[in-house]
Amino acid sequence: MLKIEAARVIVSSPGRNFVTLKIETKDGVYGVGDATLNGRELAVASYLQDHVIPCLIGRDAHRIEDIWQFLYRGAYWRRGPVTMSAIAAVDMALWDIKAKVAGLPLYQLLGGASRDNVLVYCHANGKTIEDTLEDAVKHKEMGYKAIRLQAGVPGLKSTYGVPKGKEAYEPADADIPTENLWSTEKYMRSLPKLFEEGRRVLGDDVHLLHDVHHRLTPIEAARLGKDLEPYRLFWLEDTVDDDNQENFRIIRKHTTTPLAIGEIFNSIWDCRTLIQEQLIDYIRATIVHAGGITHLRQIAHFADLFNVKTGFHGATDLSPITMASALHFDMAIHNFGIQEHMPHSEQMESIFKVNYTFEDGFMHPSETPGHGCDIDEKEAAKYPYKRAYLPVNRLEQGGAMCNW
Ligand SMILES: O=C(O)C(=O)C[C@H](O)[C@H](O)CO
Ligand SMILES: [Mg+2]
Repeated sequence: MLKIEAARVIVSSPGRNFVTLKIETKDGVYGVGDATLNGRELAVASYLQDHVIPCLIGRDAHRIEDIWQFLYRGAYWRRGPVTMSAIAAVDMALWDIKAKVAGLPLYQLLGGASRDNVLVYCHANGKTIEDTLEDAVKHKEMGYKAIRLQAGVPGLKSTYGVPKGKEAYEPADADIPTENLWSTEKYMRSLPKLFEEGRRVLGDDVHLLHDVHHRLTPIEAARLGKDLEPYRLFWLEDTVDDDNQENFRIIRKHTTTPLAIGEIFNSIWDCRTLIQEQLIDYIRATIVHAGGITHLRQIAHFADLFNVKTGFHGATDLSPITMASALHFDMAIHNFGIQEHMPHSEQMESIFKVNYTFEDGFMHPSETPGHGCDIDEKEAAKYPYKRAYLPVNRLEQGGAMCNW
């Protein structure tokens, strides 16, 4: 028995908010897990502090599955981003502890390496097609083999994925949500031009991706997928609302553009139909928001049966602890597809010490025991929590709320 002696929540804001759980055992071995839910951070911090930690003290840290089931079934109220992020943080920390005790990098405990390294995609953004492709060329020269292209839409002041200033893309940017205006027509007209130019400038040997951020109706998504077919995208992400999985039956009938979705999923039940009916090609559910390694493993294994690959979310609002854990997971599972990579800032990495590496378009997790990411609590204390929201969107014509 490896008794859990203490656990605490650390909230820190080195440029953006992160919530971290640290679990300490009687033997002095500790583990850390990410519990960050962008824009709703303190809800998860309280869920952990007030409702989970009291139940953890005295339990055997080795009983990962049992603790997962205890927190999931035992709460009576299941699923949802707050609950599943809290469970994920516990799960990540416990896997970290188990791997440290075993003296092995985490991927060894997950079955060992299924590949040599992890293919990642980066972000190229710009206000115009020209700016975006200039950024993409820079990333290609850095060695990236897969690039997500997001450009401003002519006639719209701002849009998802495009930085406002010179800083890197930063979505949670205001004390009260900023309001943007959206026009599907303008977007649908401009996007194929970005990819036509993208293929011309970047050539055929680079994978191209795009994120629609849930803004279309199924039939609009079907048409966009068709319009983009000549440019052979690696994937088209989050075309429509994820609430209704059946939306995808319509899209799938009309286009062969590969589809990815799932960064806001919390459970296998959010994607069961999508996977089982082979309505998608990539599942993007992540360790931090989908119940940790224990639950995501179930999703990945289920997806493997239906030829659906993984493509985990990896934006910077997921802490380096999630990134480290995801890289171990990506190394081990058979049906890995691609991993999103948005590098964290130096300031963030002064708090979260990482050991993973990037080289020539691929990443590799660390070989140190555990998941290989630690938190410097003294540094973390220097950056107090600062409320920050994601923007919201309204339709340009009529002003009704729509998805951001
Ligand atoms: O990285 C992506 O694909 C995203 O869509 C980023 C999200 O907007 C972001 O993580 C929201 O918190
Ligand atoms: Mg996305």
